[in-house]
Amino acid sequence: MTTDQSEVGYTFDDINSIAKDVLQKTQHRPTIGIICGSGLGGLADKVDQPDVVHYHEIKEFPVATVQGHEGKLVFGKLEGKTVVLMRGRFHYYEGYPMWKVAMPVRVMKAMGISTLIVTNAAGGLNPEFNTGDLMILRDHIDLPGLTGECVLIGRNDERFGPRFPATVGTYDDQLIKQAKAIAQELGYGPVLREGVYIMIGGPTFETVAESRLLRNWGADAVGMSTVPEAVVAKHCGLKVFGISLITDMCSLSYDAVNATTHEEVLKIGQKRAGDLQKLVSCLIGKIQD
Ligand SMILES: O=P(O)(O)O[C@@H]1C[C@H](O)[C@@H](CO)O1
Ligand code: HPA
Repeated sequence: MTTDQSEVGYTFDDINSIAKDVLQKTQHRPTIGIICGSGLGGLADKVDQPDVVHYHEIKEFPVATVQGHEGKLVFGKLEGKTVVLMRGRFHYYEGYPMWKVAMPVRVMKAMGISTLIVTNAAGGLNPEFNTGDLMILRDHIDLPGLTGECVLIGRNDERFGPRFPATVGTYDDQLIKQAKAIAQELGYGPVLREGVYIMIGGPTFETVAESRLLRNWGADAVGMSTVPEAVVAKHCGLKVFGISLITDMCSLSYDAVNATTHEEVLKIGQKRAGDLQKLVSCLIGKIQD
């Protein structure tokens, strides 16, 4: 582990050693990784033959501090595929540096995954959206990255990926197409959306003026996660699929102010998580290893 700012992060050897240690605690060898958003960890309960590894059992793993994020890895079978779920993710606003927020993605890659599915709770900015909608991520805006907090800042080890990675095509076209078809089959057409997710640092929710700004920048939904994980995943060659549960609508007008709370986010999560889980499970069933 290094402390010099020019070399921040875990080395390639650190990551491989963490992955090796974790794999000793499970019989499973996952090919698909899933990061569960706030209140969306229930998918882990659907896993067959589960092996649970708590984050505190893993050396160098951060601690999940946010309500709705339990802090454990769940290995097992879903729809016949071997998966690892992160039931609890790390957020920048918890005080972790970006590279630490996304470090589990590199660990999952070192454990053998080739596809990463990321879910999150997000606020709707597109006025055509409704609370409870499911939005497939077509693209993202890395607001922290644009302002100098890109997750890949620091010395680059080419064994992880290139120094200047392309981010076009981060979200896999084929997975998007498959997810849309599944959503139609499941009858989710009326609540299914596709759009652009923007990450803010948090933990404050947006002001009305900020929501207007983010909307004008082309974002359909706003959240406080996902982007560093997706950037690191693309950097190391993983296929990525992202989906947001719209848990609240951001206020674009001072006449109709909705003061979002985390409790509200979790409540909508509880109500709608089942549909999101069903969609993600069916998608997992279609992924070619
Ligand atoms: O982990 P996610 O992105 O689902 O969590 C969202 C963003 C904040 O962490 C929290 C706000 O309620 O939910
Ligand atoms: O409105 C929101 N803003 C940012 N993050 C969020 N996560 C859930 N809802 C929101």
